[in-house]
Amino acid sequence: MIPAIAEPQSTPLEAGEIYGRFTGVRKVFGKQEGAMVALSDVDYELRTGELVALLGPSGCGKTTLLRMVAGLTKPSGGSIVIRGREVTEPQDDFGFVFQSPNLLPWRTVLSNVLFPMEIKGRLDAAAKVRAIELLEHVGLGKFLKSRPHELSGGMKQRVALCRALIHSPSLILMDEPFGALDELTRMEMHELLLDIRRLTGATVMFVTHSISEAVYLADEVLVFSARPGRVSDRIRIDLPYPREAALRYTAGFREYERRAGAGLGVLHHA
Ligand SMILES: Nc1ncnc2c1ncn2[C@@H]1O[C@H](COP(=O)(O)OP(=O)(O)OP(=O)(O)O)[C@@H](O)[C@H]1O
Repeated sequence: MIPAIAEPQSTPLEAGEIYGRFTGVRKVFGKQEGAMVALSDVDYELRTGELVALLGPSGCGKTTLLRMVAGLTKPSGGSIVIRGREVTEPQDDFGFVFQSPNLLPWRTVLSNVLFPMEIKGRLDAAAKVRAIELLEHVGLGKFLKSRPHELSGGMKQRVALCRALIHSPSLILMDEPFGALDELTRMEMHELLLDIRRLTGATVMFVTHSISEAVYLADEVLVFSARPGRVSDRIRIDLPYPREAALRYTAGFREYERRAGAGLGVLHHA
């Protein structure tokens, strides 16, 4: 049986095609003398099915960029085109995962995952089947009726991931989703995310402060400079998938980490 997790997206996309195009994207908060440039001159082509990591110091505009992709806030200049259409209003075809799982404490695990379908008026038998299969896939099949307070941090974040995937979005936006987890749980979540990406073919934009997390997960790492955020380096990670934990200790991996670290300015030049 094909697991529901791999349910096709509403309009199939060809891997490698342009999924999103960012042209001169700029974001300014405030007006006149109080204006603050959060993000400037972002030009990028996001390819279908790729995982791009946005790596940069605090306050460089990474979250703001995700919010603009989702249509939750508008660029002050430039444009973001997703699947051929300029983003001018809130989008539907994405799942968002935040650092905090933000589960509703009075609801069970299953009904937390189904919550977006309830909001969309699409809570039917197929949605329930999909939610259960997603939860089984992430190892929570025995916790469908549990409440969030009965789960560990990693388990809660698995629920949040299932909730983001419940409507089969073609794009997953992740804002430091594993930032609050311990190292071992975080590594498990990396495997889970890569597995889900492989099964769904979803495109992923992943915000992180962690150099090694960015290199391990991504097809491409965009390194941002401090505010105003600009893309200071773009690093193609030519390491094959599936990636395995041992990869983290190879010379090739370390060299990518070194380059990303240099882009962030954390290495002192001799
Ligand atoms: N709604 C807003 N109004 C005013 N300023 C904002 C708003 N949202 C974000 N900012 C400012 O824009 C800048 C970029 O914020 P953003 O949250 O995008 O950065 P970030 O790179 O995601 O940071 P972090 O890694 O700490 O989460 C910050 O200086 C922030 O204070």
